[in-house]
Amino acid sequence: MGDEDWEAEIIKPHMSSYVPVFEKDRYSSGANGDTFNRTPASSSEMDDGPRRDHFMRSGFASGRSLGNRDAVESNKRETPSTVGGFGVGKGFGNRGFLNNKLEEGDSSGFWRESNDSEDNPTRDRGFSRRGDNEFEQHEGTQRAGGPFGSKRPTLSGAGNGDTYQSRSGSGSGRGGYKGLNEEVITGSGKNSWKSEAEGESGDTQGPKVTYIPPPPPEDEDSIFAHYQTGINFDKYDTILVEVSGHDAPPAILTFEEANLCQTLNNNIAKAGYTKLTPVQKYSIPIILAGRDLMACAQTGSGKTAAFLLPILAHMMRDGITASRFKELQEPECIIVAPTRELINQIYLEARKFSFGTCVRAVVIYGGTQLGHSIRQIVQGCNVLCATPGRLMDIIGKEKIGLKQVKYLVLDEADRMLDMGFGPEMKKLISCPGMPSKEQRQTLMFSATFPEEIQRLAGEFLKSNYLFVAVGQVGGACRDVQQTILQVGQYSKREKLVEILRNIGDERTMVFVETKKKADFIATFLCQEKISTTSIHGDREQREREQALGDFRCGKCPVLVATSVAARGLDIENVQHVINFDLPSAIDEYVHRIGRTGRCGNTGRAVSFFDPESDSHIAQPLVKVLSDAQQDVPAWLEEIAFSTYVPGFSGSTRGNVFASVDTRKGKSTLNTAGFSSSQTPNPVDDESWD
Ligand SMILES: Nc1ncnc2c1ncn2[C@@H]1O[C@H](COP(=O)(O)OP(=O)(O)OP(=O)(O)O)[C@@H](O)[C@H]1O
Repeated sequence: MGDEDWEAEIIKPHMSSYVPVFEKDRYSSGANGDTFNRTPASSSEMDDGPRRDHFMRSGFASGRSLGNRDAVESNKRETPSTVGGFGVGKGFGNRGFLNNKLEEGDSSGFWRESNDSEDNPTRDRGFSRRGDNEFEQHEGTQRAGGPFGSKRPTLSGAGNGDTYQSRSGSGSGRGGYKGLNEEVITGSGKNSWKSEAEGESGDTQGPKVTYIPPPPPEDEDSIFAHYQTGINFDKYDTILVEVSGHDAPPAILTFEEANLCQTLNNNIAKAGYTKLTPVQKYSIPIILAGRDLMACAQTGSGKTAAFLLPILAHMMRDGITASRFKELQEPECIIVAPTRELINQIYLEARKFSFGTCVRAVVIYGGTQLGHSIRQIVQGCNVLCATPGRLMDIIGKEKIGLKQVKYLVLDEADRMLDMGFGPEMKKLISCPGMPSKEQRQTLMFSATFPEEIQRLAGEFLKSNYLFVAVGQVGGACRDVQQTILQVGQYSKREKLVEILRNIGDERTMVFVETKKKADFIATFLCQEKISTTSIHGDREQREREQALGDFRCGKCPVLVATSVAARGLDIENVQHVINFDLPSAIDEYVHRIGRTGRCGNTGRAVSFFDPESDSHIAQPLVKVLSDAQQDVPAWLEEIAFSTYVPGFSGSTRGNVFASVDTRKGKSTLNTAGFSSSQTPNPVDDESWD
């Protein structure tokens, strides 16, 4: 069902409506925040026919666990129509909604067609204004409710990128708040980098984002806290590594060979690193030699340190001066990543490795108060870790100058260059002051690098860049035991509960395809007395961080997530990943299951394959499974065979991996075990605009 269909359907009379419980704080009123409010626009959606019967009609049982701040903030955004109430509950991500009642009926849980997917590049990612510019939305602007009365207002970028729109009613203004992995979402490209940011600063409407993330702990023990490498860590040494490009420096075998300064070596030791991972062995000398790099290595194999350590080493070698308070900061290094949580994690790694040096790392990301980001920056900034949207805003506000940038890092680079973030990245490298690719060092890292993305990357990298492939490009981590179960959509919930009950308290991430479904499944699991929280792009940043915190510390051993949590997150002891829904693209699958089995530890991934909706992924799935030496169910092979397209070159992102550096001219395309050859096309510049 298309987006428009969805909008049309939800305004049918008598439609039942599930409103995520944790949305309450944005819509409640009254001193204790006990009342759930929403706009008239959404109050008529009471019955959407049999497929949505499972949604709650009102029934928000609890509001008690919301903190005062939630209530205060929500009061600012009061809307007129009260349609439900909150009672008392506990257990939903520590936010107190366990007693919500899900109506029984259709046991499926969800409809596949719901297009609030966070992984829909053409709709969700491509052309909407990102939500991380909320700081400019005017406080108190009435929310238009949206189809579920719980949607954020969106900033549409289709026009000038600055228009405030709600999601209610007509279906206009869809797409927006956040895309696949959050931050982005660019405008149509009509605005210049600067005017766009300026426009946001003054012209948009909507509630102001006031969230200031708590500062991370400052004590040394916390800074260097780490988990143990697993039993398979040493097996990394057996993975084949291929380096392509001219004059690659030889790999190093030990940290000592890297010849880093003493402070860095001390920090490496305190972090518990004694041995290099393969991607580190190859990338560190390449970066130290000043070369541009595209590196592809399996999830959880230490890519972050692979770029941070040599960059910091260079900074130290160059005798970087301590960054002081200044209105305009000029960082030497900019690191971008697609999600807020991931960039925060990278920042913590940067802070760890630069401990005791004069290098100051700063993190800025959307969903937090802009003033807070600015305050962090003006205090001094050598290494700026940022999500793309917030970065462009800050540049637009002239708090960051780019002249001194020597290192530009794109983590999850394939994601950063695809149609969601690519235009933003292109704007970044064309910003006034940004050194040309000849003058800066550009580094790209990911576990997956679809061929077309590799070609796009050429625009960012010097022509003599080196390509490091550790194992199979785009391959899944072999330390993850993968199981594919054929489960129809109507049986998924039951199966999920069965599996989670067997798992017990072991930390588990459950991936679903849509934000609404994340809410729904999380609430359902809480009802089943399985302590669960959720993370997705419609949750407030504070809620997202709380959810992640609750999951990390084990308070909620189950985290239901959309693809926003698929990439990069390094959480100790995640033993299971369950794909309640398979993603539409195989690279997303690889990243999702990579949340377990990290750093030599073992993990398990179970995926529900619904032949009705997942056949398109059968081919690449068979390929990923067999490459990782996993059992491939006969039924899956049959589906893959029956859907096999000879010579399919993969017009859909993620259906194809390039197994090698695409500059080799003839690249092997892996389409679910069926290979074909194709000469790379030239980069199509138009596709960026
Ligand atoms: N040489 C090392 N020795 C011990 N632990 C390491 C080493 N390198 C990295 N680690 C740890 O391994 C974990 C995974 O590293 P990291 O998050 O950088 O993986 P990644 O390759 O970026 O994964 P992803 O593809 O999911 O983003 C982290 O906890 C990190 O601290």
